[in-house]
Amino acid sequence: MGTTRETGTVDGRSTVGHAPEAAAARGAHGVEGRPGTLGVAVIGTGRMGADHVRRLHDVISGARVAAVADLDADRAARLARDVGGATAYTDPAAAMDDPGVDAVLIASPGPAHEAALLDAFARDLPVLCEKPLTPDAASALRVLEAEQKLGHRRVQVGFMRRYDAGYRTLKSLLTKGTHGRPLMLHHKHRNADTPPGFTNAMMINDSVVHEIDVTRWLLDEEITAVRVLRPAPTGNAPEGLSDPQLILFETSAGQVVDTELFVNCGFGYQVSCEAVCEGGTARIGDDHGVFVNAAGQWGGTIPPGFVERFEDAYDRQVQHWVDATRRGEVEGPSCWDGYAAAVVCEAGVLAQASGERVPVELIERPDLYG
Ligand SMILES: NC(=O)c1ccc[n+]([C@@H]2O[C@H](COP(=O)([O-])OP(=O)(O)OC[C@H]3O[C@@H](n4cnc5c(N)ncnc54)[C@H](O)[C@@H]3O)[C@@H](O)[C@H]2O)c1
Ligand SMILES: O[C@H]1[C@H](O)[C@@H](O)[C@H](O)[C@@H](O)[C@H]1O
Repeated sequence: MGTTRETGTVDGRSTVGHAPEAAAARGAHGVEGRPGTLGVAVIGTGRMGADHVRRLHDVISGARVAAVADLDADRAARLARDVGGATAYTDPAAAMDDPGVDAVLIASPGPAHEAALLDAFARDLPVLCEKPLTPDAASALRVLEAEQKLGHRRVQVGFMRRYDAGYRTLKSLLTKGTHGRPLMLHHKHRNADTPPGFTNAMMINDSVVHEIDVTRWLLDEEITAVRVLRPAPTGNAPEGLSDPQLILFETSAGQVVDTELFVNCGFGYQVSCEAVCEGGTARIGDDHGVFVNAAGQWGGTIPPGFVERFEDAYDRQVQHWVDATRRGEVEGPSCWDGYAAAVVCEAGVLAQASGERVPVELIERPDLYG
């Protein structure tokens, strides 16, 4: 894997080696039999992509950033220079064809994920794809079908809350049935503010998609219907954004789940979840950081954003992906989880507009995701 490459250059070429045979020739099928570190191409170098590049470079063992790609050539080149040893591209497919690349981390915006996933499938490269898998049900289904055509799983979806210590403890309590059968979940999801261009559809596709995934994972049930209530918006939200919202899910086991989504709360980043069970309740997410008692003061701190709140979860998620990939395996949230979340999101966007209860209909779960 120790290929000599120019550092910090931008290369938008469609280079040779696009075909799966090229990947096979360089041994990239799950990197079985390939010693050394995993060479990763990071696609999209904005907020999340840059954070993953730093993580791969400074925190994760067994991997290195071999290539970065961004439509913004300067941004990609700067980041490649910062980490050293990585080549910058403007074309994601060209980055995947970089001879040092064994695997792909997709951190471009949701609407760009389908194209990047299909490019990675064409090269049979393992992928960690940031949530959402794709922003709508039809494109998620196309990705699901394309992965099935490969005949093996290639994708771990970046539903990182599954790697958060609090959520893992809650999952373990629910799986063991420590407090009896779960009846309801109460989620809170508050962001200080939203980036420019954040839409009502993104309230569901970009934000609530996390609650959709952890609900399915914690309860081990599918979501069967969605309703959305929209209180009078905060004056802090951009014009036209319906913020906050209350989203209600029903599950296949008859549980009811509510999410308070408030993405311009102004004061910081808060994500919590309370499970109400037959014999007790359990809540996580209230105590991030230091708890201080001092003169005239009692209480904890609120993290500014997701990078701080979920830092450990992102680290564990990426390390898990790297470790599994180096063993030639694919684990973690699958394309099926990404597809199911996309279908619920689509129902959520419809429910948001209509104010009606919208049923969720999934295809039958394919054997590959048994
Ligand atoms: N798991 C989490 O908590 C979390 C947090 C934030 C973002 N995300 C996800 O990460 C992804 C990126 O979000 P972000 O906040 O970093 O966005 P961003 O807008 O900050 O960055 C996106 C970057 O991708 C680049 N880009 C756009 N289209 C591209 C394409 N076709 N090919 C290559 N690059 C392209 C843009 O130039 C930009 O630099 C999204 O899927 C988002 O939902 C996840
Ligand atoms: O893209 C971000 C990210 O996924 C965060 O984890 C979530 O809290 C935000 O609401 C969302 O906009």
